[in-house]
Amino acid sequence: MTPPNDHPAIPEPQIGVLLINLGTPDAPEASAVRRYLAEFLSDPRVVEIPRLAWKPILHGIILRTRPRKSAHAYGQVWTNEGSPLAVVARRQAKALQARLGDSARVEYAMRYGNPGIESTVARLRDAGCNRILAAPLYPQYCAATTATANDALFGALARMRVQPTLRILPPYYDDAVYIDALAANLSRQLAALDFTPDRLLLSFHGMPQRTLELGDPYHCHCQKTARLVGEKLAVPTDIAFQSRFGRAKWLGPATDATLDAYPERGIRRVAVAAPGFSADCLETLEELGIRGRDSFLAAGGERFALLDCLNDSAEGMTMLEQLVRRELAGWVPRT
Ligand SMILES: C=CC1=C(C)c2cc3[nH]c(cc4nc(cc5[nH]c(cc1n2)c(C)c5CCC(=O)O)C(CCC(=O)O)=C4C)c(C)c3C=C
Ligand SMILES: [Fe+2]
Ligand SMILES: [Fe+2]
Repeated sequence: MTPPNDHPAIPEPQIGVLLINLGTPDAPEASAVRRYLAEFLSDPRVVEIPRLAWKPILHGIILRTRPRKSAHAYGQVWTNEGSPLAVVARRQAKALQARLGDSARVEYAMRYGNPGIESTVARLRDAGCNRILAAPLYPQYCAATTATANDALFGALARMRVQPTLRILPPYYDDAVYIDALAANLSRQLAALDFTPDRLLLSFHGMPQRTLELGDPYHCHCQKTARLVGEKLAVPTDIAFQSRFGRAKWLGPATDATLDAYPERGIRRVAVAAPGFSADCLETLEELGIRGRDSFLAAGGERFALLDCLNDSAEGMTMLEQLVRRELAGWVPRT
């Protein structure tokens, strides 16, 4: 059978770049935080406890108590433009769009909360993007972050008749482009301090020890990032893991215990950086910058500085542009 004359023309390749981050509440209020935490903590990739055991704990205890506490913490770091994570995500997308020009359309989406992955992919598709490069902005692979972002993306495509072609940016924990960006960015921030730190603590988000035993490469990825960046810095570095949640054993050493023990070991001037976070957020600004600082100083520390994440810094954006351009190289228009 011959196709009808009005058969649609096969479209030219058009590229969309989708930056994906974790997500954050819409407001620093208990109701918005509860909505966000309910979605986040219901994800079986994040809490790997059988649903039958976890649901009563989540709904009966955690979602009754934590939203108010977390809302207070969010309130301490909230900006006029919104949650720091959302503000940085918007800036990163805008800056990357400016760098890529007409060669691709850049959007960002959040795994939990807004803007969601499904609606953002639909927006790219409606704008004519039939090829999408997804970039989960987690340098170190973790099932609780990278895999679940990809699950949500694949789920969105599973509900489409005409799917875009997909490409995923791999984890970049040991990529020279990332290590060099971190080293340059941290060196610049260290040089601008009004004191010389005895130690730079590289703090990564933690996860349960059990996930490491189950084969998640996250711990090893963090160790390698820390070693590679440490080799390029003038200040001696340590690694630690933060943000422990629940009663299970998490990866160690813990950031809070490490900071508290420093002064009695003679380490009284510290700088802290969080190289696993592509954007400053509650975990860096409040947990490290407020609580970490307070307890380090209370334990006898003298000077404390929290260094910025790569965010939309020149080093961070050059890194993102290079990582993305490398992936897009196979997608340049046919001549
Ligand atoms: C329940 C267990 C959690 C695991 C496992 C986990 C892994 C994980 N998280 C990040 C990055 C971020 N987490 C953030 C906040 C946050 N994380 C958890 C719990 C787990 N994270 C909770 C309950 C929260 C919410 C805040 C709170 O109530 O304390 C954030 C910041 C979000 C923001 O709005 O600013 C980021 C980013 C990684 C990289 C990771 C795996 C290693
Ligand atoms: Fe987390
Ligand atoms: Fe390891």
